[in-house]
Amino acid sequence: MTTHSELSVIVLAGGKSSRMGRDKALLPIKGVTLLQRVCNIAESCANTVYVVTPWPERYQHLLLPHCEFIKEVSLVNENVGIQENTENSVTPLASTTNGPLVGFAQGLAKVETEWVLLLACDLPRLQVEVLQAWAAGLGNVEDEAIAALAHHPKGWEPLCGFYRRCCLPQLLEFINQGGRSFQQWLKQYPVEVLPLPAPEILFNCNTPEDWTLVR
Ligand SMILES: Nc1nc2c(ncn2[C@@H]2O[C@H](COP(=O)(O)OP(=O)(O)OP(=O)(O)O)[C@@H](O)[C@H]2O)c(=O)[nH]1
Ligand SMILES: [Mg+2]
Repeated sequence: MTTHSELSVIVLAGGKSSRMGRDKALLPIKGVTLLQRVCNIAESCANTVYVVTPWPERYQHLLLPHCEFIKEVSLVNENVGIQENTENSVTPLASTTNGPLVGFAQGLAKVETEWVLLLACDLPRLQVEVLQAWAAGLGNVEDEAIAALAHHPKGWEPLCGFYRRCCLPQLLEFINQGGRSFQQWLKQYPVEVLPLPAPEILFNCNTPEDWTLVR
């Protein structure tokens, strides 16, 4: 059974929110911003919660006392890449937002636990009970699997699931070869399928219409 101290959480809050037209992380839902809502749930799952974002100053005023911000650096040239350094972080080899896979890599470099739960910041219907039940089963995941994720007909659900810390070298190699797609990266390795008793937890708040449904 994976306990609080063997799991960390990475929350990604660095997207363009182009469909929403305003920063999704700061959208209020029943008086609480989406980012706070996701971070509160994250804190119920693990002792350490990282928020990976290119603009931590934008969220500094939110009450997230138990979250640690990781300021994301951007890769100017899409084909350049990042490398792991000795200070337990990654350094850009050159300097825009590069998408969730690159943000995740920068967070993963800080993780010290065997497993990390990766969460998008636009998941208003997460359920602590489901995440905790998933976490409790991580001890049974086969050794070869780099991740444990829910699956849908078109592929994996990469932004609400678990990754092994030790997959960082494979992830950096993929990024440095120009890869930016979670689906393409995950295709190369064994991934455990998580049961999805409540598919609604994966509802993303991407558009103003989605926000109307949850606010
Ligand atoms: N840190 C970080 N997070 C990102 C980046 N791109 C996307 N994300 C996060 O990944 C999650 C999923 O993002 P999407 O729903 O695909 O959307 P988005 O890019 O924010 O918005 P659209 O422009 O409407 O696609 C959200 O939590 C985003 O904040 C990035 O470059 N860096
Ligand atoms: Mg989304």
